[in-house]
Amino acid sequence: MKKNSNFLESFVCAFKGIVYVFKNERNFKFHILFSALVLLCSLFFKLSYIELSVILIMIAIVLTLEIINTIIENIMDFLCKDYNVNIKIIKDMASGAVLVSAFISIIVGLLIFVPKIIIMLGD
Ligand SMILES: Nc1ncnc2c1ncn2[C@@H]1O[C@H](COP(=O)(O)OP(=O)(O)OP(=O)(O)O)[C@@H](O)[C@H]1O
Repeated sequence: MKKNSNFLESFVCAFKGIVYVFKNERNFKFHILFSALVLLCSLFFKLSYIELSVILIMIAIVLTLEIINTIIENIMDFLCKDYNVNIKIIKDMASGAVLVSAFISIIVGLLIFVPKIIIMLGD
């Protein structure tokens, strides 16, 4: 078995893993695009360090879960290419984890941005 010989090699392999998810998972592209938009809005509304930190944590959770979801899908496809009820429920649960984090992120985003939008419109 090949092992990474140094930190740089580990970093390059990890980065290739992220690029693989980006190229192969439509939802990951969407999450990246949406995250970039949210970060632009964060700059526009001059969020506090605490608010920005909360946004960054939510982005990290959603992107990480999307990567883990892709890992689980790939392992399942590697184990069995045919239709299988157990694989269906495993893949559905992995997607469900992404959905939960995305849904909570939207609520967090609304809690942070809506009051600022209301103040801006009131000025
Ligand atoms: N081998 C299988 N057996 C049974 N159901 C499957 C199988 N492969 C996929 N499915 C079903 O199809 C759905 C989509 O699976 P797929 O591997 O195509 O992921 P995807 O299209 O990238 O989905 P996601 O949007 O969750 O990332 C799964 O959630 C599951 O319900």
